[in-house]
Amino acid sequence: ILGGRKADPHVMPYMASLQLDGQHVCGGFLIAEQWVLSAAHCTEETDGKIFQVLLGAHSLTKPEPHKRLYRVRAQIPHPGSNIHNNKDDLLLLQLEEKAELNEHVQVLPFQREDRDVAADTVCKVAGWGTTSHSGHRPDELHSLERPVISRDVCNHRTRHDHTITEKMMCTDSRKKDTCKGDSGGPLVCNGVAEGVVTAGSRVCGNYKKPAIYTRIAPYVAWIDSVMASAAG
Ligand SMILES: CC(C)CC(=O)Nc1cccc(-c2cccc(CN)c2)c1
Repeated sequence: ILGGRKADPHVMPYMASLQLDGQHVCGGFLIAEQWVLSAAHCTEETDGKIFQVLLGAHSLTKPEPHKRLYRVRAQIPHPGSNIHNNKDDLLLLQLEEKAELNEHVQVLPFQREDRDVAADTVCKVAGWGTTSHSGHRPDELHSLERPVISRDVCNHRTRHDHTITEKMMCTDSRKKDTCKGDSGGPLVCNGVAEGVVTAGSRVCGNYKKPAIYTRIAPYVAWIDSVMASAAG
């Protein structure tokens, strides 16, 4: 997160850190007791290794009550996701067991109605992604509030030039933006997850490249069917 602030501890108890060999790779969030939603492109540099999911954390390294690392039983990328574009950039992770819910570990509801969030709506995004252009990786969760920008503005030829589909949304990226390692985290508007951070043009803090999110509502059927099929 560029230009954000250290989050107040445990005000986002749904946040997950997707880790490989104890290293934070991407964000994610708890959508059910045994399921985390993240971004498919987070598996790009993992050559088939399975993530572990850290829940209940504020600091990535310090011991904290309710902080717990979960093994993953299944990692299911959306069938339409690919490395060439940002389409269908979603990843479902089934935990080995149901997460123990408490004040520091909670499920975040996601939007089920497929209707665009109005432009200028201020939403919140959080993550352990880089906090500087030099690539500083924070130990503590950072958060940021950003206004939604319309798809028409985001699709302008000087911005993302008509690559933003109706299954994506954008927020302003001038100075304050998502960055490497924030992918997979939720964009929360009025207490509901509306989007999932995607890397897009993989630049950060440049107003000409607004932050892009995969909208969740268009994928409700897929999310529900995967969770139902693997249930039990
Ligand atoms: C395996 C993955 C971690 C590879 C990857 O995602 N790299 C990477 C590099 C630079 C910027 C970003 C990035 C992420 C989220 C939002 C944005 C744009 N605001 C950029 C992402």
